[in-house]
Formats: sequence, structure tokens, C-alpha cells
Amino acid sequence: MSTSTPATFSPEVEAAILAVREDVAALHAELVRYGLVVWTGGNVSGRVPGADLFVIKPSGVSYDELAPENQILCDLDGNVVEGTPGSERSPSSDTAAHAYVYRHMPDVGGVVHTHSTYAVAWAARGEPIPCVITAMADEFGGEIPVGPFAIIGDDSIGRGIVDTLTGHRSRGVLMKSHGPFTIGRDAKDAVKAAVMLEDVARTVHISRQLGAPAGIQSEHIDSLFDRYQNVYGQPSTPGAPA
Ligand SMILES: O=C(CO)[C@@H](O)[C@H](O)COP(=O)(O)O
Repeated sequence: MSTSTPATFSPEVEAAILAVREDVAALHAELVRYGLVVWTGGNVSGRVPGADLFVIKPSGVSYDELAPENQILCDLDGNVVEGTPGSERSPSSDTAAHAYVYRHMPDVGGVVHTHSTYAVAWAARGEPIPCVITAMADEFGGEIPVGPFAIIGDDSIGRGIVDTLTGHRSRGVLMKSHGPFTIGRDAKDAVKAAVMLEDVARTVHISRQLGAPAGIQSEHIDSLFDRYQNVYGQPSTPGAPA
């Protein structure tokens, strides 16, 4: 039995933790709904606004069982906050990777990993997905880059994500021989990037079966990205629907 004092937070931080637990639990169901994972593969996390904390799923637990109270609260070093709901279980295998991203990318509020088929196929080839369709220019502003091969379980994956995506428009990276990791302003935004990444991975793959895609001039990619990020959707929510 643990003898450590249970963690206590201000009412504001407790409310924020609860909101992120609810979001992260519900967003895992979106990975299933969009066919981005099988069995217990993949994971979603969300940063707790106003605190050096994030919430991530337990490792190897069925998606059907995931609920707000069994998501796991971690500090930004990836340590489980003992005495909080869910802390009796082991967190996701990718916890150290997510923690590394939160520590090094302060604007990132959500991280997602999936094993979506077409994105993993590109990752297995170690080939960036070229920006040859407007949906890619809109969402990613260019190609989806490839990150290094990295072992699972420590922060190697996190370093690969941060090194590859820092200064890059893309919110997704294909970790070599592994699969896609996406980032966003919050967990929902990172899930959206994972959904869109798989969609473009599939479409560009199919296009290549028909011959060489025509490509888009870089100035058109810039203008499409700018329009989608700043004009598309409703005025208060660029990049909507939320
Ligand atoms: O590929 C990996 C490890 O990077 C994971 O997606 C596992 O497939 C699921 O791990 P947990 O999040 O359940 O530990």
C-alpha cells in the first residue's frame, strides 16, 4: 500500500483535470469510429490547462473500457500522479513520448498515436507523403514528414517527434517503421489531425497506383494553408468544424 500523501489541487485545476479526463476518454472512441486503431493499439493524451499535467489512457486496456475515471494523470516528466483515479494501472507505453512533446512544445495541448493502415504503410517505407492534394495543403501546409526509427518506452519517440515537427507546418509525423503521431492545440485537434492524416495517406497512395500525381505549386500550397487556417469555417473557430 502506498504511504505517499495523495496529490491535492486547487478547485480550478481539479475542474480542468476532470474536463480533460472526459475529453480524452471520449476521443479514444473517435479513433475506433474512424478505423484508425485495432485492439488496444494507439493512444490519446491531453494537457491540463493551467497545470504541468496531462491525461493519457492506461496501457493495453480495451477501448470499450475507457472512461474518464480510468484515464491516468501524469506530470510532464511522465510520472503517474499517485492517489488519483486510474493511478493503480500502468499508463500508455507512449507516456514518456507524450511527456517529452509537452515539455518541449508548450503550445501543444494534445498528442495522438494511431496504427492507421495507410499512414503506417507510408511509415514502413520511410517515405514522406508528398503534398499533392488541396486537403493536405489545407490541413498540413505541405508534406507529412518522416521521423527517425525510435524504440518504444522511453522518450526516444518524443525526441523524434519534436525534432521533426519543430519549425514544420505539419501537425503529423510518420515515425519510421512505426506509424503516425499527431499534435494539436488540444486533444481533439490532435485527433482531427490523425483522422485527416490517414485520409490523405490513403488518397495519395491510391493516386500513385494510377500514375505520378501532378503536384501543387508551392505558392498555391501556401495560399491554401493560409485560407484554411485563417478563413475557413466560422469566424471564431478557424479550421472548424470543431
Ligand atoms: O505502438 C504502440 C507503442 O508505440 C502503441 O500504440 C501500442 O500499440 C498501444 O500501447 P498502449 O498505449 O496501449 O500502451
